[in-house]
Amino acid sequence: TQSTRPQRILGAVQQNATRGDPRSVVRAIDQYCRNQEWAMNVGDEKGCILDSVVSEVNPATVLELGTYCGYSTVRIASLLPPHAKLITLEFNPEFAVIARQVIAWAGLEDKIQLVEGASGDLIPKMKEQFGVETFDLVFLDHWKDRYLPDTKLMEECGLLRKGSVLLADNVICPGTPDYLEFVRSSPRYESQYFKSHLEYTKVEDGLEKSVFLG
Ligand SMILES: Cn1cnc(CNC(=O)c2cc(-c3ccc(F)cc3)cc(O)c2O)c1
Ligand SMILES: [Mg+2]
Repeated sequence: TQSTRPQRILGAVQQNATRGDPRSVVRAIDQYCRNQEWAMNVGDEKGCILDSVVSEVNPATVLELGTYCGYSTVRIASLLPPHAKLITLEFNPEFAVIARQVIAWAGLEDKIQLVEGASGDLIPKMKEQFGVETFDLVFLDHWKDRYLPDTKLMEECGLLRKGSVLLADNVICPGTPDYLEFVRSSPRYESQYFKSHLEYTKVEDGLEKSVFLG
C-alpha cells in the first residue's frame, strides 16, 4: 500500500536522525524535503528567523497552531528553557500520528503537548483544560483563513498579555491578507515583517511578528 508524505518524512527522521537529538531531526527533515519531496514545513531559511524570535522571547508558554509533522514544534521546543511548555494544535489526525512520533524521536515529549482538534474549538478551552494563563509566544502556521479569527478569539479568551508575541508563517505565500491588514493597522499590535522565501523554494514568503500591546 502507498505511503503518505508525512509517513515518508517520519521514515527519513528514523533513518537519518539521532534519537534524542532535536537538531538532527530538523536537519533530516530539511534534507529530505529539499532533495526528495517538498513539504509544508517552515523550513530552514524561515526557521532561522523563527529561532531568533524564540531565543529573543525566551517563552515559558508557547502555542503553535498547525503541527503538521512536528518540524517547527521540535525546532521551537529545542530552544525552550527547562520548565517551559509548548502546546501544539493539529486538526488532521493523520498528521498528529506522525508528529507524535517525530516529537518522540527528538526526545521532547516532556516539553510538548499535542492536542488534536479544531483551533476554534480548543482555544476557548485552553485555560480550564490545559491550565494556561497567557501565552508568551504564538506561532501561527495552520489554515491561513483561521489566522485572523483565531487571533481575535485568543484576545477574547484573555490568552494574550501585554508583550505576547505572535509569529505568523506564510503571510505572503499562500498569504493571509486579512490577518496582515488587521495586525498592521490595529493600534493594539506592533508588527514587523521578516522577508524570506517559501520553504525549499525561491518564491517570496515571510514571517510577520506582532507584539500585543494589551
Ligand atoms: C492541509 N493543511 C493542514 N495544515 C495546513 C496549513 N498550512 C498550509 O496550508 C501551508 C501551505 C503552504 C503552501 C502550499 C502550497 C503552495 F503552493 C505554497 C505554499 C506552505 C506552508 O508553509 C503552509 O503552512 C494545511
Ligand atoms: Mg507554513
